[in-house]
Amino acid sequence: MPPPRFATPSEVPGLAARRIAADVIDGVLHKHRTLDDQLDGTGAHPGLKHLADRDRALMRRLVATTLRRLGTLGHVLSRLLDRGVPTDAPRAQSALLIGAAQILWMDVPDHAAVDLSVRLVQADRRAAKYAGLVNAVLRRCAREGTALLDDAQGQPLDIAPWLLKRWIDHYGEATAKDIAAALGQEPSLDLTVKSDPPQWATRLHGEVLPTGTVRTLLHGSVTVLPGFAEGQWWVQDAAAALPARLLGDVTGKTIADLCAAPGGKTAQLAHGGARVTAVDRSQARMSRLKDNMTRLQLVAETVVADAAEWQPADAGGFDGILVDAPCTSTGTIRRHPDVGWLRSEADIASLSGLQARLLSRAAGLLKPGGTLVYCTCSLEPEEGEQVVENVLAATTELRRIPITPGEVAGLTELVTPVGDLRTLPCHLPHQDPRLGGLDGFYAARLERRP
Ligand SMILES: C[S@@+](CC[C@H](N)C(=O)[O-])C[C@H]1O[C@@H](n2cnc3c(N)ncnc32)[C@H](O)[C@@H]1O
Repeated sequence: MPPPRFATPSEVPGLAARRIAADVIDGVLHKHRTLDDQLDGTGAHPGLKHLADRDRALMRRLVATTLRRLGTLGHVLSRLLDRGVPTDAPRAQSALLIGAAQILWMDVPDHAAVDLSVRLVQADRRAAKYAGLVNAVLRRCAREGTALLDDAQGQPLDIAPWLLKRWIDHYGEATAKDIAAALGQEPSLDLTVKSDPPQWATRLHGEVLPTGTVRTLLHGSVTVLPGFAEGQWWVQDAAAALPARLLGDVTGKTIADLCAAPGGKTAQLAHGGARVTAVDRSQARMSRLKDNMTRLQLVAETVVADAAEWQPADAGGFDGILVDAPCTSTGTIRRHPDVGWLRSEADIASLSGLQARLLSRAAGLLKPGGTLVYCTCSLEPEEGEQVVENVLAATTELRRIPITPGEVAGLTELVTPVGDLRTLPCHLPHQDPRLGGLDGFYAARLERRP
């Protein structure tokens, strides 16, 4: 039997993590594959299962740091390469990127970063001829990189230009720059806890945010942290925890959670005492929702269906509905740094059509007097404010119930003049920037007229 290709016992320590990181970066940059697709589920990189937890965490940081700083890395490397990044060997490009990312931002000795990148190109048929170049460029990066970074200081190079332009147009130049700066930060680990946030903050070396989320800087596998196996908390960005709460006290109410998987909001609603029906189109993602609910010892009915067509058995209507619509996810770039490089303007138009259909369908499933919360994790108004305005303009059956700052821990900056929720990555600043920020979310609360 041939030896496995990944992490052979005699391999140089840390090389397998770099090789997989380079494969994943090639996947994003050249095959248009998302990180979620390459790191989880059936499409996951086959080498991942051979990596020890520590190496898996290192691989994730390599990938995330490289993609989060891709524009700056391009700027630095362009200054160090007379003829640009080689275009005939993707592995030369990814080896240069992860080598420079380690030198500039990670706690890896420069000589190790250079050596491992050189080994990566030597092992690749097409890239091997660039071993000398990679060696020379990364050594120069170690010597001159800090000065080159100073050069790029203050320029929002790490946001795809089409997105930055949109944010400047919509939020203004200053806020767009603040968003870009916040997205450059490695995100904290945010947890929604079932009870006693201060106790969990202490145990997990974190703090309790004004909204009740426990925020910590712990890294690595969450499965080994206290409380995970006991189902005492789940991972959920502090902004993502807000929309479900806008349904108010859900005790004993029937709530449909449309587009529910992997179930962060389903868990909140079930924990709040609702009788939840969770609907999602993806069988694989619904399996994750079920696993999560089992771990959390919470109960929800699950339905795999297209929520834009779904017809529940009971036609009486729901007391409440949450629509967490699929979107471009541009508000989550801190956590999904591939998004800005993979998405395009065309995605916004096609998703906003689906979002409108989902919202209209949801409105028809609501009891008179029932409450509907529509949300997306996009910063693009076409996927948030405009979807809701269009639906409100098209029907007299729905009306907006404005959200008050008191419902979001008194954070007035999160509430728009018409009473919708709009969180930005630069919100909730902290003196330690690693503990600040929120995912960008939009939510509106509507009522079906009694
Ligand atoms: C933003 S994610 C939902 C996150 C989830 N609400 C949570 O809090 O964990 C969007 C989900 O919508 C699902 N989806 C996309 N189109 C759908 C459709 N037409 N009907 C039902 N679910 C859909 C996707 O499979 C994905 O799981």
